[in-house]
Amino acid sequence: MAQTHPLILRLIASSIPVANHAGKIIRDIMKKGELNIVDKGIEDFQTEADRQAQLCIVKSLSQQFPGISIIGEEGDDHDADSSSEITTVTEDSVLSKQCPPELVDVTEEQITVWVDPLDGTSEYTQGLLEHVTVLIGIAVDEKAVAGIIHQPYYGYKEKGTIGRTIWGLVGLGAFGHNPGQLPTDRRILTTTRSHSSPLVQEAIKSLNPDEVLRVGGAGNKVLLLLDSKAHAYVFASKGCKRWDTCAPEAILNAAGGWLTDVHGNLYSYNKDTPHLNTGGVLATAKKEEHSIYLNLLPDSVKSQLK
Ligand SMILES: Nc1ncnc2c1ncn2[C@@H]1O[C@H](COP(=O)(O)O)[C@@H](OP(=O)(O)O)[C@H]1O
Ligand SMILES: [Mg+2]
Ligand SMILES: [Mg+2]
Ligand SMILES: [Mg+2]
Repeated sequence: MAQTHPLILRLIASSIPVANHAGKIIRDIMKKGELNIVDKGIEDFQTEADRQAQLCIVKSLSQQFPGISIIGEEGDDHDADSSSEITTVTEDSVLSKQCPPELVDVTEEQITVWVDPLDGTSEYTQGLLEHVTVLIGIAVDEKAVAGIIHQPYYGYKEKGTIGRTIWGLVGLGAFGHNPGQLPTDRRILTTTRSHSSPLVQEAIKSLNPDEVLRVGGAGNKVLLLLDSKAHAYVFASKGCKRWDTCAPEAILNAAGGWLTDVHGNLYSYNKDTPHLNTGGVLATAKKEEHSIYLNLLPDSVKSQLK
């Protein structure tokens, strides 16, 4: 891959095959049926697939881009000698895109990659496989600018294709999703399936939805926005982390949507930032509709998410 292409495009071009390969690891481990589940906390599990997918992503990207910072959900203290393969293939179609001018001169030192090797682990362990995604988010300084969401089981119930990969770069656009028309006479929200609480419920109720899609994974919920299946993703909880939102936020932003905390503030994604999204998540398919939801959320909800 010629070094003449801007770094941000080269990093995306490498991250797409890496995410796809992580998806294959996730499918292979499920097929074998040896998940080796570790309990990290309340409703917070890690499987062999989370561990092996993260190793593949971190090893592959750090070998090709030694100067970037990479932060993964599963830490970096396990089984460094594992058999996970390194992928150095590139998705060359990305390199032919026009890099937004403000990102042409970005250096490796400015980049933090946030990795969620398997988003929707609860659903994975319960066999709800289409909820699972692989998330690779790319931040430049504080800002989420690019992302890859790979959905390894997309279409698996039909014969033929399995899996899809969506990517986006702020200032360029989003690719691989299925945008359509959202109904204008109904309000469809999406929220957590496995991490609900009275506050999560209060926030949803305050927005007066016609329908609530309770699905697993931050990536999967943002895919519902990108595919025009839901108007907003609302999660009034401190449970999500930066690796859950970096890739989804960047792709959503590239596609004309918006993701913030429940106060309307953008999260910072530089390498020294705390990992917990303590302000919750409020994301909309259309940026211009974000303030409607922000204004409807009551102070009784907002005041509990600082
Ligand atoms: N209360 C909580 N405790 C731990 N993790 C939480 C959480 N609430 C949300 N999360 C994390 O946020 C992501 C999306 O959650 P949800 O599916 O409930 O919307 C999941 O990522 P992982 O599956 O990658 O761990 C989940 O673990
Ligand atoms: Mg997890
Ligand atoms: Mg996650
Ligand atoms: Mg995860």
